[in-house]
Amino acid sequence: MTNALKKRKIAVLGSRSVGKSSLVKQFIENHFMDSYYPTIESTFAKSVSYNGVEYDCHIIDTAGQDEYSPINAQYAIGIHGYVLVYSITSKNSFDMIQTVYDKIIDFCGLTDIPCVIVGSKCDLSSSRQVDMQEGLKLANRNNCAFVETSAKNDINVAKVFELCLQEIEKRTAPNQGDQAPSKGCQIM
Ligand SMILES: Nc1nc2c(ncn2[C@@H]2O[C@H](COP(=O)(O)OP(=O)(O)OP(=O)(O)O)[C@@H](O)[C@H]2O)c(=O)[nH]1
Repeated sequence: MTNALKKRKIAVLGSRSVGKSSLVKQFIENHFMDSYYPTIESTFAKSVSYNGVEYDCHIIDTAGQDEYSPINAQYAIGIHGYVLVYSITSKNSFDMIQTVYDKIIDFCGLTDIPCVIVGSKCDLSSSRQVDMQEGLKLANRNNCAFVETSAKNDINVAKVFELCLQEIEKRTAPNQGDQAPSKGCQIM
């Protein structure tokens, strides 16, 4: 397998201020900031070892979505996997996950996408609005992986991206090889 085939593009989506950038920054740079700067869009690269294989991961940190945000082709075409983030302190951000998921599915013309649903800010459990069971149920319903994280306390941050690679590899290996499906958005 050539290096080019091990490149994996992962898009991180979700409502505004749920902690997408903080999650990505903690993963890439190992630090956390309390201040908030809205993201327009940034891409980060990191080599990740999963199951004995080195993957060249390109992580796209996107601007916060609301129910009216269209799914940009950039977040659909050529993307291998998705990280959909809500905050456990915001029921609204949780409700947005199904909306964003359905928009991606619609845009890609697929019935299933490699995806991890993330309940962020789990250090703020005293302000919790979404039970872990609700998150798990949503993930199971959509055939996604699920994890709760804290970028602040570095809880389960690396796990998010391992789970995403797992979801991607589950759908590409072994009999399908590393080829893009004839229909849909996974362009290698
Ligand atoms: N307590 C706590 N606060 C967090 C955590 N993650 C992010 N925050 C805070 O939440 C706020 C928003 O975080 P960002 O990472 O900028 O959120 P975002 O989803 O990238 O925001 P947009 O760019 O607007 O989409 C910041 O003040 C962060 O410090 C966390 O795990 N725990």
